[in-house]
This record gives sequence, structure tokens and C-alpha cells, in this order.
Amino acid sequence: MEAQQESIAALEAEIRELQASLQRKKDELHSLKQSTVTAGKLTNNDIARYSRQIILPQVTVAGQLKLKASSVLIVGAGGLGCPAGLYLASAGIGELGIVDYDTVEVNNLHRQVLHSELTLNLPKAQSARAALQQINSQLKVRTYEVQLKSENALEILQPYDIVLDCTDNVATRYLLNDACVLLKKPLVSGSALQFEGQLTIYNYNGGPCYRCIFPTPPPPETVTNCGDGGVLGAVTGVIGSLQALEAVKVLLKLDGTLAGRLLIFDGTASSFRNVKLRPRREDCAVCSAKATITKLIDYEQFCGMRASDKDMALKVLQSDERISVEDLKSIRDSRKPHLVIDVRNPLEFEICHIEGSVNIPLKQIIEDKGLDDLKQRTSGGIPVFVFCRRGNDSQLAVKHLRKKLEGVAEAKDVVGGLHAWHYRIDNNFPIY
Ligand SMILES: Nc1ncnc2c1ncn2[C@@H]1O[C@H](COP(=O)(O)OP(=O)(O)OP(=O)(O)O)[C@@H](O)[C@H]1O
Ligand SMILES: [Zn+2]
Repeated sequence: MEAQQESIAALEAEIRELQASLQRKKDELHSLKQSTVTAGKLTNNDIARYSRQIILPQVTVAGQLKLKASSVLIVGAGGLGCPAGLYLASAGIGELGIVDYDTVEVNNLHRQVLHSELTLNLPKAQSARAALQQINSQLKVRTYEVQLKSENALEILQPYDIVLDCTDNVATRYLLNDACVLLKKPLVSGSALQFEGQLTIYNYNGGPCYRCIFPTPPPPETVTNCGDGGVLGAVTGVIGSLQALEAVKVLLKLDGTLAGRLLIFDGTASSFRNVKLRPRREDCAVCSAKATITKLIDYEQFCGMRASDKDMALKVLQSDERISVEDLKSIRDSRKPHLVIDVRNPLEFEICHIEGSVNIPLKQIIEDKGLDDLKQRTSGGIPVFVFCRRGNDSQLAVKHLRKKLEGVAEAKDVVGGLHAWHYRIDNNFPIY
């Protein structure tokens, strides 16, 4: 029995090796065909337009032809995808694919430089295509107004030479990694948050894949996105532009790419650092000979972010421990005594807050710091209503406050937070 299993495993390994070798031959054939099909076909316009890069010894006419025959898929037309798209379109890449399922919001405009006031509320993929074709009418752009998922990823990625991960969530990072490994495509992966950015190329030139570096996903509650943590537009501009640069280097087969290295940009100190990444993991779940992932999986579940799990984690309260914005509005209108606590950080509190509310950040509540006068302020059973931006942190805060104020006063979570207040009570109250 054991001997049989060993021969099955050996045969499977041999098949994988044969498949890899077949793919290498296919790639070789593809580039040979490309070089013959495109040889000597720069138009006068191309020469005039790209002359400043054609005269670079690393590019030359041959290189420009390679770029013209290349295709790049940009996943995410946000803070990173926009600058990356700009430079790829300008460089004379033949075809760009753009995947994004979102629409342009006003809070995108400080960094997502392909979108504008004219394209607010339009699908980002459409808005990006229009902007890119304005820059370069020769460029072919294919848009995919869908969420990239296991069901569609292989089909969408298949036609492209290289993929840019310009998204903002861990599940899509694993999905793109696995799809690129299965399809044998390089993945230029960028990220930016606050004043810092990072960049590398996975699955290229014998370098590691994303799973080699991060075999298991981080706990969902430790992940911060731009919406919560903030980001400076120029920082996404730096990283997105570098993603375009790395893609061009890969397409031109130049040395010195970031495969096997991670570039870290610190915008506060204006410094770049290079960190050597660990080599490919011999037992990597997707890129090694011992791979267990041979087709795409459920990435939201893998990353522990299934909507139901997330809801469970957040639903820490019973319904009588919460209040709707409408009911809170009636209490405020009737001028019954009450206390509104806002648990966002002080910088966010400064942006906007409900009149008369008191700012006690969630961290302080969890650590039970500076809450001493709260019992006094609520004595006689003055009810406490807790706000945050969208109604998640406030639930956690209420859980703690109810223990703290037990026997003194009742604390309730305001369902939906300040967003609900804006949409259902007062449109003039700002949201962000
Ligand atoms: N699986 C996916 N399929 C398609 N597009 C995706 C996927 N995951 C993320 N994106 C897109 O990637 C882009 C990332 O952009 P960015 O990081 O600037 O954040 P944002 O979602 O636009 O803004 P914010 O985080 O501030 O609300 C977004 O436009 C988002 O729609
Ligand atoms: Zn790997």
C-alpha cells in the first residue's frame, strides 16, 4: 500500500515536471514568434513618441517592439493601479487589462490619479480606460468590471504576460499569487499605507512566491486598510510607478528586478531599503514539488474573512444592547439626559463629531484608562450611547463599558455609527 502511494506521488511529481517543461517550451515558442512577428515594425509615430526611451541601451528598437507586443493585467484601479497604468500606457505597452469592481468615490481622488470629478460614480475600470486612452490612443485596453475570484481568475489572467497586484486585501493577494503560480506568470506586488510602501516581484526568476513568504494569512483584525489607517497620495504614486518600472524590466528581460527582494519605502524619512527575501520554500503549498494547492481555493475562508465569520466576530452584542440612529435622535430631541461617547481616535474626532459627544478612544476603553469619572457622569442611570465611524468598534467598546458601568448605567451601541447618522438622520453631517 505504502509502496503504491510512493509510486503515485513519484508519477505525479514527474507529470508536474513534464508540464513545467512543456510550459517552458511554449513560452520559448511564444517569445520566438513574438520576435519574428514584430521585428522591424515600429511606425514613424512610435519612433517619434518613444524616442527618449528607445535611445536607452536597455530598451532599443527591439525592446520597444517587445513592449508593443506585450500585455499587462492591472488588478485594482485604485491608489497603486492608477499610477502604474499611467506609466505603462505611456511606455507603449500593447495591451492593458484592468480589473476592478468598484466605482469612483470622492475620497479616491486624492490618490487615484486616473479618476476625476467627471468620472465620480462611474466604474473605476471604465474611468481608468478612458483616461489611459486619452494618453495613448494606440493602447488596447480591456476592462473587467468584476471582483476577481477563484471562479474567474484563471480565465482573466491567462492572456497576459505579467500581472500587477494593485489591490488592498489579503484574500486577493493569495488568490493572485496562486493563480500566477498555476499560470506561471510573474506577479508585481505593491502595497501602501500611511507614509510607507512596499514592493516586490513574486514567482519570477526562481524567486519565492507570496506563500513562500507568508504561508499563513495574518489574523483579520490585525489588517489595516487605507480607509481606516489613511494613506498619502504621493506614497501610492511612488509605489505604483515602481510597479510599472518593474513590469517594464520584466518585459524587457532586464536584470536587477526585485525578484527575491522586498523594497521598503519610508515617505517620512524619504528612504528606500532593500530586504532580501527568503528563498522559495521547499514545502510551499503552491509553488513547490510538494504543492497541495493545485487549483484555486476559497480565499475568503482561507483568510478567515467569510462574511458570516466576520459578522459573528462583530456581533458581540444582544439587540437590547444596541440602539438605532432614529431612536437616538428621538432621545436627543426630547432632551432626556444622556451621554454620547465617540470611540474613534482624536484625529478622526476632530474631523467631525456629534454635538456634545465625548471622545474616549477604543484603546483607552479596552485598557480601562481614564474612565474614572465615567461612573460619576452617569450616576443615577444616565444612559450612554456609543458611536464610531461605521458601528464596529463601538460594539467592542460597549462590551467593555457595560462591565465597567454595571449597576450604574447602561451603555448601548449606535447601530451603523456615524455613517448611519449621515444617511438616515442628517445628510449635512460629514462622512469619510
Ligand atoms: N478581488 C478584487 N477584484 C477586483 N478589484 C479589487 C479586488 N480587490 C480589490 N480591488 C480593487 O483594488 C482597488 C484598491 O484600491 P485602494 O487600495 O486605493 O483602495 P479603495 O478601495 O479604492 O479605497 P479605500 O480603501 O480608501 O476605501 C480598489 O479599487 C478595489 O475595488
Ligand atoms: Zn511558494
